[in-house]
Amino acid sequence: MRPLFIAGNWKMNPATAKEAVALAEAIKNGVGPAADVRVAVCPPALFLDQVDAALANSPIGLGAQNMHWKPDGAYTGEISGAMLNDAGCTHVILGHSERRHGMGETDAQVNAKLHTALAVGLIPIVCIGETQQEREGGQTEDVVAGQLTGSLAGISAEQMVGIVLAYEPVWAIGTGLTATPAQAQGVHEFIRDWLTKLFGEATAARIVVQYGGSVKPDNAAELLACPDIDGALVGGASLKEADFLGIIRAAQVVAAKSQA
Ligand SMILES: O=C(CO)COP(=O)(O)O
Repeated sequence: MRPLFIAGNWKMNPATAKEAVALAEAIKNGVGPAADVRVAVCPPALFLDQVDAALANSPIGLGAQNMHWKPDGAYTGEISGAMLNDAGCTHVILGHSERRHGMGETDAQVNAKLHTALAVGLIPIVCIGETQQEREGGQTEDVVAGQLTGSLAGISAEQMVGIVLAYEPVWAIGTGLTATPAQAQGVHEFIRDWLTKLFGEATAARIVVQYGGSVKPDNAAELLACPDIDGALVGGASLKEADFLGIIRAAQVVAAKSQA
């Protein structure tokens, strides 16, 4: 049984450390001491240290939104895995579409970052997903398979179990357009089949694959109830404590039902 995993990607928000700490504290208080689903928040790098302190003694993981693949050196403006470890990170988002499409990040770079993240003990959340044009052109499966092949090159079955994938159709990010549960489940099933072919059924059955793209409290339950959707990577709604906690509650209900 795969545990549901809800992560909040705060992107370039909020503007101040004070607001970031207040949001983290509100989420920590709302989640309580023992979350029955996995939860993580991914604030901007500058606030990681303070959010880590705010999350002390809570089960909530702390994720960065990006990292460099080199351990150190002359890479102006970049942040290393060791720095993320030192700031208290447990997770790191890699290959988000806003980096792939906005910053020209390639599968090869995502792959290099993935190997480095694993080497320093961070849990990577590797994002994949097609654009609207690619979906309309009937290329969704080819695009997703290409991103999986490139981003996961050289990864063993044993390593794969410790990697989280996030399927985020680019056309559903920040647009208010959500993939229907059937559309999302269709691609998640394709991803599970791809993982099965590459890593075997037992390994594929253990890999957590989140969905991302306009997940809100009112659509979370039906998305999370799909058999191959194992959580959510939440953008906009993770900045409002009530919405993020609402999504976590929806996950708790789905998890309780599946255990009954
Ligand atoms: O990009 C996302 C999470 O990484 C999704 O963002 P929204 O939830 O704002 O659509």
